[in-house]
Amino acid sequence: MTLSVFVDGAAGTTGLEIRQRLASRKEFSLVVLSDENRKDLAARQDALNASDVAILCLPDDAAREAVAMIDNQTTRVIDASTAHRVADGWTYGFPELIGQDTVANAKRVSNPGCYPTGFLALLTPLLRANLLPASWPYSVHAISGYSGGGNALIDRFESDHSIAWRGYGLALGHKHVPEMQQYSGLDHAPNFAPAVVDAHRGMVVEIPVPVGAIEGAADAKALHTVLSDFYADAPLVQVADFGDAPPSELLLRKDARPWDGLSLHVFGDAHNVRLIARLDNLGKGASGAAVQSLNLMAGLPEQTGLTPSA
Ligand SMILES: NC(=O)C1=CN([C@@H]2O[C@H](COP(=O)(O)OP(=O)(O)OC[C@H]3O[C@@H](n4cnc5c(N)ncnc54)[C@H](OP(=O)(O)O)[C@@H]3O)[C@@H](O)[C@H]2O)C=CC1
Ligand SMILES: CC(=O)N[C@@H](CCC(=O)OP(=O)(O)O)C(=O)O
Repeated sequence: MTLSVFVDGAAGTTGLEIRQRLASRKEFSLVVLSDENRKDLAARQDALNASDVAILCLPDDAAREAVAMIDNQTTRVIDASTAHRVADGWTYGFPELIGQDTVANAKRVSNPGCYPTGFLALLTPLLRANLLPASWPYSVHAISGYSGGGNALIDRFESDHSIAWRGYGLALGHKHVPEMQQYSGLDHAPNFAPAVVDAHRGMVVEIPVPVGAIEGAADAKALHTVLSDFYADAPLVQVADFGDAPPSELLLRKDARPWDGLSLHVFGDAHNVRLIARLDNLGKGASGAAVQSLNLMAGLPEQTGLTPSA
């Protein structure tokens, strides 16, 4: 059976990448509105209610509006925005952490934020295994390609080449902090320091942990072992080897190809640990994750049709 999939916001950065990923998929029939109609409420309402699955690639308010316009019991939703990530009645679309079956059976799925994808992938298994305490005041540093800010930030970086680095979230309270805290189970909100660099796509998320100063915390090798075991059967997550000597550098390349995987790294010893996640903000951080959830909701293997590893 072919599922009809309506992409609301199909002309935006995330929507376009979802369209690319679905264009050759025979299991789905893709529905997008014409440029003329794409913001027309009646046209959107019809398309939303006629689809088996609606993928919302919209600003938060427009995503809430879309959900409110669904007046039938059958349309299922994947929302790429922040609007429903910690909302009651929504399933957090992170199959590796929440469970494949939970996502497969969900009617309302919220796609994880790009930064939380790296943060939660690193920290949640370690907290669940009690190798790190939930009570520690963690901090997280991250950089994103400018496509993470959608069309507005793309236009800004592509018209002003003098910006090499843009730190932001300086008032704290970034919109991703609630989901980071909720799905890791931390006692305190993490101190989140995001920045944008002059690359179109790509993301690095780092959690430095002074394990030697934390009572009950495990050393780097033990953390690595637990992460490797946790993701052993996850087709989209790779845990890099914990070698005798770490590589001299990790690079984010400006010409990186689209990538829907997530690679996790553990460096350090019994005193200090650097937990690092690398991903594509438009891949596992947005459109790739939406397609991963769509696959599961359609009863297909989660990695079907996703772009290959970088
Ligand atoms: N870019 C990324 O890496 C990630 C983005 N997201 C989230 O995905 C969502 C989309 O982001 P992104 O694609 O980057 O943003 P863009 O700004 O690139 O695209 C948003 C699209 O939605 C359209 N739109 C705005 N309001 C309405 C409306 N009322 N009805 C119909 N269409 C509307 C916009 O049209 P117009 O431009 O004409 O206003 C635009 O085409 C956001 O919630 C974002 O936070 C999530 C993870 C990562
Ligand atoms: C570089 C940049 O601006 N990134 C965006 C987050 C992108 C993302 O994940 O957006 P959603 O939370 O809507 O999913 C930001 O920090 O607001």
